[in-house]
Amino acid sequence: HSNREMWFQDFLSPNTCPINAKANTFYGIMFDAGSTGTRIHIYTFVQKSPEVEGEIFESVKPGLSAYADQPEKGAETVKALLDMAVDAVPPHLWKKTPVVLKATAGLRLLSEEKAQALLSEVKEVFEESPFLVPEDSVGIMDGSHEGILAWITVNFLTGQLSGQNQQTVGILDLGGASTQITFLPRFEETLKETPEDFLTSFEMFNSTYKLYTHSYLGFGLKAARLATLGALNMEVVDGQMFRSSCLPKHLEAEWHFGGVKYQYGGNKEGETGFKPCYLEVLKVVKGKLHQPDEIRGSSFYAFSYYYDRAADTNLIDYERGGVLEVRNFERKAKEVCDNMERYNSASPFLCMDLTYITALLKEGFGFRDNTILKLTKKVNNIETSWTLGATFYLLQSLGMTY
Ligand SMILES: Nc1ncnc2c1ncn2[C@@H]1O[C@H](COP(=O)(O)OP(=O)(O)O)[C@@H](O)[C@H]1O
Ligand SMILES: [Ca+2]
Repeated sequence: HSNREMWFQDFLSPNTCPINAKANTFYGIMFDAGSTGTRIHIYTFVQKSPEVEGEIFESVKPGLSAYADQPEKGAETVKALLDMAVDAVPPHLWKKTPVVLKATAGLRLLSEEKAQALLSEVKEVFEESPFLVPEDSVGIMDGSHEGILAWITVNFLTGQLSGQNQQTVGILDLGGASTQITFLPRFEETLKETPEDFLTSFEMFNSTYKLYTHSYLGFGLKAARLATLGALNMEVVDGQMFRSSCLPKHLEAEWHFGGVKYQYGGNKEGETGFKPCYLEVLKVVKGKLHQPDEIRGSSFYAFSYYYDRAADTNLIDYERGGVLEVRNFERKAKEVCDNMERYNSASPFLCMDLTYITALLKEGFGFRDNTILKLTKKVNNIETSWTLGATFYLLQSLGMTY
């Protein structure tokens, strides 16, 4: 678009405004470049306060990191999603609508050079689009921000960040390559016992929150599979086989993650089932995570793979989510691992995944068997993702909200 065309669009805006778009409507576009997929969130806001009116969400698989050696092809997947935004946002608002992409653990695990090549191709796609491209619009997000922004999203959507009597909730996010825990400590003890780099002050909506947050790189569900198989951070030799008691006995297959091919299989001769599997998985988590006392008795919102695996095994409804106790994951892990032949229609990793989730919650974070987990994908029809918090942060930095 030439400047001239843009000028005309501005001039004509009252006429080109779609009937259902109110005069005080504005938009924000946030890309989540996750390790397993790339997602676009197109948010509509109605007031500067701000109030979220709606969201358009779409995603593609695999994630950008799978294009480590073809950065242009990776950027094309972003372009395809951005074209949706061109259709969704009224033309007269294009150049007032910021677009940002933040990558998470998948790109953190790539070499600096490969990650930068992908990001600069994406930046080009943004610059060729009609949208507002702020400084630092494309980059790798800090792990601590991932948790904080998801915490902002959930507590904003559940109404905890406005008014008095704020009773915020903690959040657990289990991605493909990393996992996050974030909560607002209530006890002085917690602040004293916590390493300084687990505490971050964050300003949002005219309040400052001192949050406990940490992102554990390599502890996402898929990275944990590799760790359990003993294949994480290994130079994989062609034909090398990784075996585990968490997999069906006679399984032999291959798997691509982060651009590497892995061959894996069951313990053909040895043991299989929950007990040996739990011992294997325990090696991955035991003693590796900080355990704040305070969380044992509180309830948490959990999403991403916590949600997916609970829904896969009918612990919760796929659409509506549900409320679980930590012990429900353990019970289901036992049921699946001790009857692996019966579950062979679903993912061969189901036993390993459920066992890892159980071990991560109990031995990793130190939750109790009866700690309550609320599993939700959406609140008020908006995705419970860090992307909404990130969009608020963006709008705030651009002076578009109060
Ligand atoms: N907006 C979303 N809606 C639903 N599920 C999501 C969304 N974003 C991420 N997920 C879930 O997150 C998990 C994958 O995490 P991902 O974001 O790809 O990895 P990482 O956070 O480690 O980079 C999957 O369970 C996927 O379904
Ligand atoms: Ca994620």
